[in-house]
Amino acid sequence: TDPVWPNDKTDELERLLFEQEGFRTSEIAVFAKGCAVALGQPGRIFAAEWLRNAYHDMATADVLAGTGGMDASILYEQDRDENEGDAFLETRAAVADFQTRRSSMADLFALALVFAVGACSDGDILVPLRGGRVDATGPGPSGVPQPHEDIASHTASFARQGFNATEMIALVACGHTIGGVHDKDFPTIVPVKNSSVENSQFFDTTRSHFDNRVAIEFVDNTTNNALAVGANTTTRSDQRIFTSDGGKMIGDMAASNDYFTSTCSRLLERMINTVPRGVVLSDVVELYPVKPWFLNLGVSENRTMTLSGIVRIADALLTKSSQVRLHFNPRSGKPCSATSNPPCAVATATTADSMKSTCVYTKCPATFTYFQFKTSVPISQGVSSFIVEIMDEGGAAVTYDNGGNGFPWPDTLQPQLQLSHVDYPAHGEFNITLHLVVAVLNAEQFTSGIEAIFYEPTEPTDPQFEQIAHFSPVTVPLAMSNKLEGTNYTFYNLTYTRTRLDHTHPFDVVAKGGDGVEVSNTFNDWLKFPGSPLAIDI
Ligand code: HEM
Repeated sequence: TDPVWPNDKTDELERLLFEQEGFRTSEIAVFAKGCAVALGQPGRIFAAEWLRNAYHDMATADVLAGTGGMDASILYEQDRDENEGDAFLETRAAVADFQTRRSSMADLFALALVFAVGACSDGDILVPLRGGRVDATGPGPSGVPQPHEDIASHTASFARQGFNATEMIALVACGHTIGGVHDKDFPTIVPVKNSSVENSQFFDTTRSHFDNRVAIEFVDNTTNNALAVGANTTTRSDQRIFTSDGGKMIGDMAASNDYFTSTCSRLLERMINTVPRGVVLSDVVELYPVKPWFLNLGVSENRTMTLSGIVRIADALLTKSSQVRLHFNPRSGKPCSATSNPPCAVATATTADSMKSTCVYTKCPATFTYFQFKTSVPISQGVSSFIVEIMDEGGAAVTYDNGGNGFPWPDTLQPQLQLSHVDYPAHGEFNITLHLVVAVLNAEQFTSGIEAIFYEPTEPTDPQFEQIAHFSPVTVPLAMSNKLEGTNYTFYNLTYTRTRLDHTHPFDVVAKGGDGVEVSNTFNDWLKFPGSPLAIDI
């Protein structure tokens, strides 16, 4: 069954994971596309850096103690010998703009691993992603394995991370199937060839393919893997690890690419799901075939409300000439039909050539088309939810009702985009000011007031630690401004100034009354507001 929308824990990750390239997407995965070497840096593969980053973040886990794991603490551990190289800050640079309290840095590191393995296997391996990782607030203990250590030390360190001796062999092979060892970072393993470019001695002959060549070439003795056959015997850790069970596991991996990929998929999933005790991961992020976006409800003087927004539809549900219509259920909650009284509101949604997104793998789990809609309904009728109908050229229609109850769109507490705006700073200034207007239905029930909760990155106490934002809530009450004549809506407003342009992440509006009455609405992005560079005018 399809997931039911919305889901605060996974919706943001769902967007980042499946909408990779195209209409208003993050474009993070584009850096990993084709598992290619970086332009002008023939030794650097972003996907390989993202995979190594995830391992180094996880590798200090102590599963018995319940500490460490995927928690982005790697960003506080840059000064350690065990974290030589640029991979970690490079990974951060690729994802940091998308850190919100619904997509932690550690979640984004897991996402980057999923992209890396997906891109390097061209969509063959889609490691299941969960959300909910919690970012560390400082460095953890050290303990990332290093090439000069002996096999006993490596075995003990993987055991601490939760992987037995056989899994250690497999996991190292899964890591060392893309990328290689950089001469500038490990000159004692790979002699420096040319200091002006990023050079690597690659682990196998298919440096940009997540495949079992690393195992095949090791087994048949043709490998050029510097950690297996490098001139420096002390740092031949792959050699010691791959032969530690007499060569059985690496032999099995060499014998079957299917076995290699299924083993890696399973172990890498476990690797990114290794989190400190007490951290609860979400369910696996599943794709919504139909997903609302940018919903905007504006109430107006003439006693109507305008409903506008976007629905993202998986192309698998569409034909070239599909018609998309939305049917809005009234505030009373009664499902609407052609014979409803009042008649149900229907909007035809339209699309444009530019309103498409895809993923960077050829074997893409889904591509999407975005449809926008705009209609109005009497305020007295209101809205509570909607269903989406897709009709093909023959007139056959399929409806999508979000698991039965429609896509919820309660009209009690709604930011008013048409009355709100954002002032961006003039050149050389920093303040960004939000002028927010919220329409509240039957406001008298909310005797304890209405407030907005913003989440601001706390200033780092130590500049070395500014790598990860930690969000703290800032609560701002809204002031009543006026009633909308002839309706039960009242406008509330606030003005809120912040000094940072980054992290324009979700904020909540909450209304509270007696008897536990509480309504809240998460407003997803400042960037939707008129005046902001990305506002959509539907
Ligand atoms: C005993 C365990 C391990 C040791 C000693 C080790 C050591 C190394 C070293 C020295 C490099 C070269 C890094 C550079 O030059 O930037 C490297 C690269 C890499 N390692 Fe490991 N590694 C181990 C396990 C793993 C595991 C378990 C994974 C992932 C599952 C992994 C993933 C990678 C990747 C993807 C690269 C290539 C990075 C690039 O090309 O930028 N490694 N490893």
